[in-house]
Amino acid sequence: MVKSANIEAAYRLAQERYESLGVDVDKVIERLQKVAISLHCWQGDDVAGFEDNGSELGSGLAVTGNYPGRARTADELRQDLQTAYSLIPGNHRLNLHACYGEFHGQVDRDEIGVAHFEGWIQWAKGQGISLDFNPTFFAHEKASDGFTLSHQDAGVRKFWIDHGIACRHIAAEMGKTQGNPCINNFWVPDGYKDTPADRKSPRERLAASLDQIFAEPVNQDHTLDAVECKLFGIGSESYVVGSHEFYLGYAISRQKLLCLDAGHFHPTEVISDKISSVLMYVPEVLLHVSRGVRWDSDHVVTFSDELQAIAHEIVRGKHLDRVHIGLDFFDASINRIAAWAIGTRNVVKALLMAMLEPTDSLQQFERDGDYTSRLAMMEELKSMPFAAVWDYYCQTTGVPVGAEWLDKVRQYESSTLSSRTSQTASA
Ligand SMILES: C[C@H](O)[C@H](O)[C@@H](O)C(=O)CO
Ligand SMILES: [Mn+2]
Repeated sequence: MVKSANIEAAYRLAQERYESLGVDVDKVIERLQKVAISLHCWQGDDVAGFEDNGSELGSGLAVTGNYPGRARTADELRQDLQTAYSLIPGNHRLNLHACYGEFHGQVDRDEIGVAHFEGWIQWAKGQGISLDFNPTFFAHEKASDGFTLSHQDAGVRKFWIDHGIACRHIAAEMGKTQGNPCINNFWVPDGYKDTPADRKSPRERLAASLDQIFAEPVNQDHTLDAVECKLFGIGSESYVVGSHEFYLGYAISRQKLLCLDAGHFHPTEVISDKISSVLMYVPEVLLHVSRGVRWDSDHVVTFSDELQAIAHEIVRGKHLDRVHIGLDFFDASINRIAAWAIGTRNVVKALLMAMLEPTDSLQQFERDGDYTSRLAMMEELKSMPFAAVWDYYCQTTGVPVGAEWLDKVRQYESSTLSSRTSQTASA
């Protein structure tokens, strides 16, 4: 265990270094504390959800690994989430998928309502956590041929439109209860494995279906609609109906939020460079911070160059009030609570690093055409003692410092997760 006085002493030295560059570290910490990251519920149970419809995950989503201790009920998932939140500095949000309702029997996707999420709403209220939401357009027999909102069959489209409408009502109620907008994100898996003969018609149908879902005006203080693009998925390698260009155009023309998932583009394409461009034309952006590795778009977020670039871009552009930061990864090969802790702590850490930057000075170098100083300072900043500020931030917010969080995960593993031996709990 690191001595608390040493953390404090290291912080004071770091503070002096940053203040010599004109950075007010106490103010940075105050600012960082206000940033809420939306943790995704689906890391806790391998995107299984709590329906009893017998459908496989599918739709291009795949979770690999069989680490013991997956949450099998809403209560278990909530308990795991509370453990994860206790390891992460700051107050964060929860991003729920529609298939995580508490249904108590068969309820089809077009029949879901607020009542099925009452348990989550009450729990969130008790924890002081705000909720975000997502319709679930996968893991269902009516999605098994790869198409939902852009399906050729009007009956199938209608079913999914009704699901989208139901989800908007649920999201609006969540936002009303919590007193801030619940971001409702639409990701639709539709696409073809092989080269389509008609790329146009499914896109026309998807736009028309979304228009029907969004036809009813909703109070934007309660919920905001977001749309998420994707380049390809397993089984939709050649064509995804909701491509980047499709949703960029859709979001601009309908003034919706655009969701940029870090794993949904070509491997050398980065979302950090897209934020300032799209914010010129869409009201707000939702990020799914993730990490693509070869075919997979959903590895646990590490402290990568791109994560740092995303954080710098948000902070340098003063975009924090227009960028909602969500996470999207799922790994069943490691402890699932550790996955949340690693990914979320990294995002907060990257934001701290970005906020500790003397951005005004860098931008002045740039305006002066002094690119030498700009590059020199950017490189020097990488070895400034931001880790001392991070440790102090963890200590003063009452969460474990350094790798101590891992001991807490191990304790929880032996006290709680190890008894989850069967696939289904008797809840
Ligand atoms: C489970 C989520 O809806 C999903 O990850 C989506 O956001 C996505 O990124 C699909 O590839
Ligand atoms: Mn995503």
